[in-house]
Order: sequence, then structure tokens, then C-alpha cells
Amino acid sequence: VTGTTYTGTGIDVLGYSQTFKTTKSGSYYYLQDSTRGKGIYTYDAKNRTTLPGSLWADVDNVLNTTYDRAAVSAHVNATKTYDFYKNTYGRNSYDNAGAALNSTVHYSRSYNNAFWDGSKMVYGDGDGQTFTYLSGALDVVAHELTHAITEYTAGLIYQNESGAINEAVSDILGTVAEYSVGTNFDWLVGEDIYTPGVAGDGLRSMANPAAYGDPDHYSKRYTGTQDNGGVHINSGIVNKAAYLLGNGGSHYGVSVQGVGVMAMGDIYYRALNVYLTPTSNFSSLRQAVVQSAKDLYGATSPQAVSAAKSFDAVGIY
Ligand SMILES: Cc1cccc(C(=O)O)c1OC(=O)C1CC1
Ligand SMILES: [Zn+2]
Repeated sequence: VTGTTYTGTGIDVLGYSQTFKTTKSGSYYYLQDSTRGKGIYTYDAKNRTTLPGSLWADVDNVLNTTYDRAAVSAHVNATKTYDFYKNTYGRNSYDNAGAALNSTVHYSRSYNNAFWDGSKMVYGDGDGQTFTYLSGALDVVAHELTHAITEYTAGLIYQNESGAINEAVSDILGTVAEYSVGTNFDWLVGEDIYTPGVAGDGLRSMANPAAYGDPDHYSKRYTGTQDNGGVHINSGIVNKAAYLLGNGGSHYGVSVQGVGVMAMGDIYYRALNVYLTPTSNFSSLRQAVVQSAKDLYGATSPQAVSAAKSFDAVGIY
């Protein structure tokens, strides 16, 4: 809409007070932030499956109802993710040309999913047992937005090893975003919105993929056809390598010196942006990550040594 920028306030899915940019047009305040790129827009699907739904409109610029929470989180977490990519890597939205960030909340009924549909992020409400409102987690929002960035950069085909790299890159940069602009950092994925009745668990673990039945070594990879050839399963092997690079640790007898979370993110972001292609496999990922570490820190740097060791530890050569 055309209008005037205001600062709205509201309560997010996790119960925290938030402020965010809105646009006033006529007698409504819309969840439209016109201060970032071509705008950040949050829509309401009203528990149906027609997309995008209607631009979120509020009468008093105060979003404190239970129904408002999913929209507050989607808008705030999209804003934080936009700022993370702009401030950390100099990337202006997913196309690096300020593309509008569109999110839809209250999609369908009790929908336990979130996805990037090629032009927008879409979040279900969850069933309240397995998931609560999925826009409530910064690492989930950053995961979905990173799928968009992957489409505009490496274009990793969403199946088998290239698909597992696609998934891992979204988990990795979603976790780096949580470390950089979030709260309560950990190496779990989706912990803030997964099983609201159970503390300390997540959808996946980067530190210990096996805790959720995912492989943590190439010898344990899934070779079946489920899940597009295991894209959310074999991502555990790459997630473990990234964890070891960022945090350090010993795995199957290989010790890796950590380089820090932000340096690990810089290395993987460069690999995604410069070296990975639609058909990259795990072996070419190793080459891309090692080369990126060399480019950023030097051919004989500790970071380059750790990058190589992190892949030794998970059996990727
Ligand atoms: C919950 C869910 C279901 C299916 C696909 C995805 C997907 O986006 O790959 C998905 O979202 C995530 O994995 C986010 C990170 C927790
Ligand atoms: Zn994903």
C-alpha cells in the first residue's frame, strides 16, 4: 500500500514484546516495512490455502492478540533475517537487488510445515503438539529465506546429495543468523517452535545429528528415495561438518580446531555464492568450502586446515 511509515508494537509467538515497521493507509496499519529493500510484507491466509492471502491490516498498530502473534513473529524474524544478510554479507535480500520479502502466516489448519514457494515464505500454525506457529523461530525463518538465496546463487537441485547440501546450507545459515541476531543460540534447528510441551529438543541437531536418527558420517548416508533422496536426512552429515568447523571437536578420531560461528558462516556463504552449482555433490562441497577458507583466510591458514579436517571427520573427500 501507499502510506506513511509508523512503528508498530506487539507480542510474538514466544511471548516477547517486539517493535516493527508498519505502513498506515486510510484507517489501517499494514504489516509493510517500506524501509528495507523493496519492502517486507506479511500476509494472512486466514487458515485457508489461498496464497498469498491478504496483507495484514490492524486498526490501532498494536498487535497483542493471540491471533496476531504468528504475524508479529513472521514480520520481525523476516526483518532480522534481512538485516543479518545485509549487515553480515552485504546481500540486499535474496536476489541481492532488494526483492520484497513476502511471508504468509495462518496457512491452512494445524499445518505442521513451513516452506518457500518460490516467491514467498509460508508458515502453518502447527497442531500445537508437534509444532507451534512456525514463524516463531528465527532459525526457521532464516532457513526458509536461505532456500530463496540458494535458488538465486548455487541453485542446488533439491534431491540426493545436492539437495542435502541445499538443506544443510539453510540449517547452517539459519543457525548463524540465530547466533548473530537471535537469542538463546544453540546448534538445534527449530527448537523454539518444535514440541512446545517438551523443552530442549528440535527438529534436527547439527552438533549431534544421530540424536534425531540422522547420519553424522558419509558411511551412514541414506540411499533410499524418501524425502527426495534424504535431503533432510543426509543434511546431517554436512551439518556435522559445519558444527565441527564452527565449534571445534573430535569425531570418529578426527580432531578439528574451531574457527568460530561467524567465520564458519563466512566460509559457507562464500562457497554457496561463488563455488557451488546445481549439481554439486558432497565431494565438490568439500572443495568449495576448503577453497573458500583459503580465499578468505589464506592457503595455509588454520581456517583452511580446519575446513579440510571437518570433512575428514565425516568421511567426505
Ligand atoms: C518443517 C518443514 C517441513 C518440510 C520442509 C521444511 C523445509 O523448509 O525444508 C520444513 O522446515 C524446516 O525444515 C525448518 C527448519 C525447520
Ligand atoms: Zn529446508
